[in-house]
Amino acid sequence: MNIVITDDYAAMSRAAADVIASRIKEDPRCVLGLATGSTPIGLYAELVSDCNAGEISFGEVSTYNLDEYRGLAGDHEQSYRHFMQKHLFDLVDIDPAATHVPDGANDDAEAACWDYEQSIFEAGGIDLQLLGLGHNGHIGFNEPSDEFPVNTHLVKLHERTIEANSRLFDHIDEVPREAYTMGVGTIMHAAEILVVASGSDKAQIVYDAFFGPVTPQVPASILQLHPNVTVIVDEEAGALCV
Ligand SMILES: N[C@@H]1[C@@H](O)[C@H](O)[C@@H](COP(=O)(O)O)O[C@@H]1O
Repeated sequence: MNIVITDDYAAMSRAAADVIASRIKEDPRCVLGLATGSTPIGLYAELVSDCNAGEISFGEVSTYNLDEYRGLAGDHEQSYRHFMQKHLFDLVDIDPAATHVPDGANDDAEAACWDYEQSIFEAGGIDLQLLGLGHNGHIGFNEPSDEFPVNTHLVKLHERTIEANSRLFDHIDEVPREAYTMGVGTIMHAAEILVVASGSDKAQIVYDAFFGPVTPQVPASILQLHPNVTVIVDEEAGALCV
């Protein structure tokens, strides 16, 4: 595992964008696993500017997002599909048909999750998976539990996650209680993983995830067992790692 501590959020975003941009340059047809949340917004902006500058093209890239709220259609402002359109897909030269987010509007959880897992498999798997970290160590929406869920599945969100994500909704009651998420197994099958974290409120979980015991109570801790992980954090999030 390679841990990079950068000066600030801007430097973290640039360093993470460099990892993704290099992958696209090496393999223009790569399959990227993408994440939502506040942390990757800066790195998506960097990728948009690289694309506009003609340095990279998403023309042959395909993408799979980690997760989506169950019950929100893609045109809902708080859906992760909408987030991705706004921060990346609508701003680069990607083929809309090559962008994938679990279908939150499909109420049939089994079908929605199976279709998603199957589609990743048919694409040949994920080459580079981007991850943020929840305060409780969740990756995607894999919440702390007694076991590591393997495949894409339906989850009930923990109260702390609902609270953290309520900042993006008008009222906490509007935050969906359930989501579809790639499983920990889906994530671990990616050839390469890139984790980003920023801010002092992430310092403890960065430490627990990468220096603590591997346990499903801290889902991100399993990344210690992956052969190709890069963690890029700013100074505040990396404060306990030095
Ligand atoms: N499902 C997403 C995660 O994929 C994300 O990593 C996490 C952290 O978000 P943030 O970057 O805003 O702290 O939030 C959400 O719960």
